[in-house]
Amino acid sequence: MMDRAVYRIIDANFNRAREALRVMEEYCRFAVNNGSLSGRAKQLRHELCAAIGQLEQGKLLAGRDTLGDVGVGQRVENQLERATAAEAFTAGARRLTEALRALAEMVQAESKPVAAAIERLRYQAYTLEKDVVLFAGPVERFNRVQLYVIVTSDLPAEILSLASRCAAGGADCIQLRAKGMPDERLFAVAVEFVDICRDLGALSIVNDRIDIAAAAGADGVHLGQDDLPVEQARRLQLSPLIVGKSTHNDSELERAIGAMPSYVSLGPAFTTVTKPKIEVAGTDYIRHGLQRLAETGVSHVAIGGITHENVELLLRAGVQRVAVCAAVTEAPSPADACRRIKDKMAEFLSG
Ligand SMILES: Cc1ncc(COP(=O)(O)OP(=O)(O)O)c(N)n1
Ligand SMILES: Cc1nc(C(=O)O)sc1CCOP(=O)(O)O
Ligand SMILES: [Mg+2]
Repeated sequence: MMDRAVYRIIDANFNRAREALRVMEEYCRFAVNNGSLSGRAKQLRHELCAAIGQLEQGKLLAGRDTLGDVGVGQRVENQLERATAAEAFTAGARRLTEALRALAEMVQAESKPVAAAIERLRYQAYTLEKDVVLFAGPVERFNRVQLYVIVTSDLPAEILSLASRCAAGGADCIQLRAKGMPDERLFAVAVEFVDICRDLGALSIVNDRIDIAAAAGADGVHLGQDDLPVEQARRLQLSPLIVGKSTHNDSELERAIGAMPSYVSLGPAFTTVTKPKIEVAGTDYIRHGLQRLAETGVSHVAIGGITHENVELLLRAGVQRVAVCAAVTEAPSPADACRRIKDKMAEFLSG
């Protein structure tokens, strides 16, 4: 009799875990658009089926008694009321780990190797949930950006004044790029910069320095080819951060995609006065980059020599976000310069 009850519990939790994994896989595939994360959910589902397949299938089915299940029809408040796909994913992940725990305990008496395999799957499920949440949340926030302004200066007052004026002009995201400031001063400026951006509704990104970004409470960090790798930066974050990565050619792009940043910058699109020595990658690289990124869920921003006069060329190539430095920060009115670019983008995207 006990044996039957155990198999009944195993059957119910196997179905629960499989169904939860399907929800997680669909979220990764259709909401996050990331093949590698959806592939991991699929792999977990296959491994779970293989582990349970080692038990006697006849006993599992014989144990099933849905009509006699006293739990059928019992609903707790909010069950099945998910406002977003992300909430459905999180609820699925919770159901999955609970079901795997119940499975591992019940299978123990029948087969120790199967119980051990299920325990391994439970730990993989925790890691998958973490990787999905840390990737998808920041990407979703960054995807709302259209105009990303890079404030390049080592003068604290100038940085803060430019950040306010650009945010007032409609910049959705602002980067603090101070290449020659001592750490103590950089941290103090970063704290004020983050406050200004938050008050005016813009995302705050710190260039190069994950430590300063995390300590100042910024929304993200931008990393170049010579900066800390994306994987290492993620390990140092204190809360989910937007992590950007520069790319200038196909091989940098492939490596960047492997590390799953929140966005990659594609550039330089045109000749840039801010980095006069860098080789122009051109609009063909940007077009190719956009195609390649489409199946990864990684967001993008085009960069390099962008002005209100050439932005339409990029929009025609499919660009949805642009990063601009000199055309805004060197303009007589940075706020007006932001508005001009935003208006061009709005005009194109609505037409
Ligand atoms: C949005 C964005 N894209 C590219 C860069 C350049 O980063 P990197 O190559 O590390 O060069 P520096 O800006 O650090 O000199 C960026 N900062 N922002
Ligand atoms: C800082 C930077 N990085 C680039 C890259 O392609 O990695 S282009 C660039 C300069 C962007 O400034 P502007 O809008 O003045 O051209
Ligand atoms: Mg850098």
